[in-house]
Amino acid sequence: MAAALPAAIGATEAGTDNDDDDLKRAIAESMRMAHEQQEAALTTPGARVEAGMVVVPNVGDAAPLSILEAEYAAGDHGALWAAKLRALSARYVAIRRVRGDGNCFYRSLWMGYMERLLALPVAERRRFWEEEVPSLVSTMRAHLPDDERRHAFVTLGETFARSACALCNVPDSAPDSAAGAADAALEEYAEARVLLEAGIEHCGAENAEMLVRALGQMRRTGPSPALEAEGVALAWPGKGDESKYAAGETRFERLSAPAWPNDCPRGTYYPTGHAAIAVSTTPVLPPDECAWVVSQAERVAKERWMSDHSDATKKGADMIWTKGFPDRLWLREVPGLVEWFEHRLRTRLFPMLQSLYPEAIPTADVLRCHDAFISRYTSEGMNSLEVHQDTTDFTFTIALNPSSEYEGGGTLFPNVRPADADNAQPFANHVAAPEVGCVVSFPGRLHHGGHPITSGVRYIIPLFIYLDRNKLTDRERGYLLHEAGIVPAAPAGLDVFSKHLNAQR
Ligand SMILES: O=C(O)CCC(=O)C(=O)O
Ligand SMILES: [Fe+2]
Repeated sequence: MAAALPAAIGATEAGTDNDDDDLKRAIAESMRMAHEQQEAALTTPGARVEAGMVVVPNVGDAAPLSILEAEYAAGDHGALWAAKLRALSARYVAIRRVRGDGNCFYRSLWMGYMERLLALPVAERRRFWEEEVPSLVSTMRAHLPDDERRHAFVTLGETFARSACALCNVPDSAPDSAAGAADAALEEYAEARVLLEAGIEHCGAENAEMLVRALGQMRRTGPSPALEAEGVALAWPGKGDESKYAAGETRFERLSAPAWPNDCPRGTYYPTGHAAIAVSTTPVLPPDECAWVVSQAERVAKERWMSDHSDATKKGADMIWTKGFPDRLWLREVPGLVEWFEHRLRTRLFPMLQSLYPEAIPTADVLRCHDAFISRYTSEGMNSLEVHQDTTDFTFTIALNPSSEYEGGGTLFPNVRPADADNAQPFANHVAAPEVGCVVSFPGRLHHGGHPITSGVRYIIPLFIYLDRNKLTDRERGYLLHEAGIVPAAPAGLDVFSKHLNAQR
C-alpha cells in the first residue's frame, strides 16, 4: 500500500518536525482506515481482488433484509434502525448492495426498476416502461442540479433501457422467430440474450417461464449430432471454393423508396431511402448449388415442410401478420445445408451485402444471420406473403429455382422507383423477380411482401440480417451484466450453432 502513496505525500521533508509527526500520524490513520475499508469490502458477496485492491460488484446479489438487522443492532440508534427496517420490510423482500462510487444512487434506482420490470406480467411491463419510466426520468432530471449529473443519470438509464427493451418487447404468445421479427426488436441482441440467460439462472427455469419463452426465439438448437456428422461428411457443392466475392462482376439494379416509414421502432442503419433496394441481375450464388439445395430439401423434407397456414394465433411480434406463412423448412433440419450456407455467407453473401451498403456496414464481419430457412410458395397452398416490415437491419432473399418453374412470384415493394429516375417519376408498386442464384436485398424495415405465384413452386431463402452491436462497439458479450455487477451464466447456455448464423462474437 505504501508504494501506492501519491508522490506529493512523501515530498514534505521540508516541513518542521511537528508537521512531520502530524503528517506521519495522518498517513498512518488514513492507511488504517483504508485497510479497514478493504477488509470490510472483502466480506461483500461477489467481491474480488484485482491488482491488490478489493473490487466490490457494482450491484450485489439479492440478500434478505434480515442481514441488516445484525449490522445495525448495536450502537446508539439501534431502536431507530430497527423501526426503519420494519418499515422497509413491509415493502421490500431483499436488498442488493450497490457500490458507493458516485453513481450508486442512479444505479440503485435503475436496478430497482429493472427488477420490478421482471416481476410484472409482460403486458404490464411494456406499459410500465413506456409510461412510468419516462415520467420518472423527467421528474428526476428536473431535480438534478447540474448537466454532468443529468448526463450521468440519463446515460446509465440508457444502458439499462437497452436491456429492459429486451424484457418489454416480448410478445405474450410464443413469437414467430421465423419472421425475424420479435428478436430483432432488441437493440442489442447478444446482450439481451445474455441477460435473459442470467435471469433464468437466477430464477431457475421453473420460475422463469416467461424468460425461457422470450429466449426461445434466440436460443438456437443446432442440428442433431447425427445430422451434423452427416453434413460435415457430405461433399456439398462449392466446398473448398474460397474464391472471393468480386463486387465488380455482379450487376445490380437499385431502387429507391421515398422515406422511411415512421412506424419504424427499431430504426435502421441505412440512413435514406435512396438506392435502398438492390436486385442482382447476375447470380451471386452458382445456380447448380441452388438446385442442389432444393433437391436436398425436397429429398429430406418430403412431408416435413412445416405449415402454419391460417393459424390466427401465430402473428408476428409486430402484429402485422393476418395470414399464415408459406411452407418453411429450417436449414438445420437438412444435412449439409448449414455447412453450405455458412460457407456462402462468408465467401459471397456477407461481402456482397457489405459492398452494397458500405455506409451502413463497415465490415462484413459485423454481420449476423439469425438462423435461416427455405420458404416454399405453392400455387395451391400458401402462394404469397402479405406486405410487411421485417425488424431486421437488412433482409435479403435468394432465389433458389428458375423463374420458368412458376408464374408470378418475386418480392413486392409497394412504393419505389429506380434509383436513377428523375424526381418527377412517381413511386409505384414494383415486383423484383430475380433469376435463380440472384438476390433481392433491402433494409428490413422497408415495406415488402411475397408476390402471389399463380402456378408452380417458388423456393427462396430469406435472410434476416443483424449488425452485431457488440462487435461494432468492440464490447464484450455480457458487458451490460458486468456493468451491473452480475456475472453472466457460463456460455454453455448460449447454444449457438454456428459462427455466422448467430450473434456469437
Ligand atoms: O417472398 C419474398 O420475396 C419475400 C419474403 C419475405 O419478405 C420474408 O420472408 O420475410
Ligand atoms: Fe420479409
